Amino acid sequence: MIELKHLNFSYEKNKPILKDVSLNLGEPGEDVVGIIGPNGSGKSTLFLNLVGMLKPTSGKIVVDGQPLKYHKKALNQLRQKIGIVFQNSDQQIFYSIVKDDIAFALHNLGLPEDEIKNRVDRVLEELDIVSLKNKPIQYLSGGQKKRIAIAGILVLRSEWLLLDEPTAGLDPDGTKRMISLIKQLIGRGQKIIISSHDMDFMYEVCDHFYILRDGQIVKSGRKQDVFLDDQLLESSKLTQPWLVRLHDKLHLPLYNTAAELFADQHLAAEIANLKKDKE
Ligand SMILES: Nc1ncnc2c1ncn2[C@@H]1O[C@H](COP(=O)(O)OP(=O)(O)OP(=O)(O)O)[C@@H](O)[C@H]1O
Repeated sequence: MIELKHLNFSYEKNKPILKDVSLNLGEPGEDVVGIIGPNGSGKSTLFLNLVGMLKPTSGKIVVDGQPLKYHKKALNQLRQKIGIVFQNSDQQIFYSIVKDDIAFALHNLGLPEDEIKNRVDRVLEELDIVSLKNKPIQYLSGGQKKRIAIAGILVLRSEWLLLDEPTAGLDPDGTKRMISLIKQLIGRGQKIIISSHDMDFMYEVCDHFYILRDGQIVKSGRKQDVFLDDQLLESSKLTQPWLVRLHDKLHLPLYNTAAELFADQHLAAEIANLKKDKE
């Protein structure tokens, strides 16, 4: 469990960026937590506080009952518990060849060579990027680089995975692949925290949400708690996901995923009847 208690953070004096943020991550049934908020609301700053790269100006972070400590050894231990994938993949790519880059953090931990090789091979398979193993990273696409950055964190097998804007710069197919990757990770028990303002993506993959506006949590809850309040979303410069709009404006059931909507036989039959009546 990760607890944030009255956390405040400023980069510069008298310019608070995070304001009295309190939240609990890792409650039962909340395996994928979404932090949603517009540009500049403080999502990345929150993530950097969570992994100890920034230190709260006041308040504290408690991980599994222990307040976060900031000396080197404690931070190294934290990195094995909470892994972060940055918005910009280039920020965490250190080697020129894919397999070397993915192994980077494992070498730092001093793991035996055969263990490193096994973990790298396994993650390459899991992410469906075996064909990229010996490729130079500079020739990869943005979406492929993102997968390499994720692979370099997944090999650490950390309990928590923080994904900062994982769909930024991805085309629709890349976003679809990211959704299935996240679902695959959830399926094997990975706890994930995602930050984004891509509402359709977040609606599809997360099961608990926090809305961050101007550095403050203005709402939290499950899908139906946060997305039905159109006014709150608008004032937070966010839009309703399209599945919620269908529910809100056309009074269709609130589907969790597009797949659920298209599999609804009852709805399909009703639409077919409407069509028949019209003809
Ligand atoms: N190193 C820094 N020094 C000073 N101010 C910063 C620094 N990094 C971010 N900020 C400011 O902190 C605020 C929050 O930025 P942050 O990147 O956390 O927001 P965000 O919600 O992740 O935005 P985005 O969706 O655009 O990635 C912004 O006003 C930003 O200008």
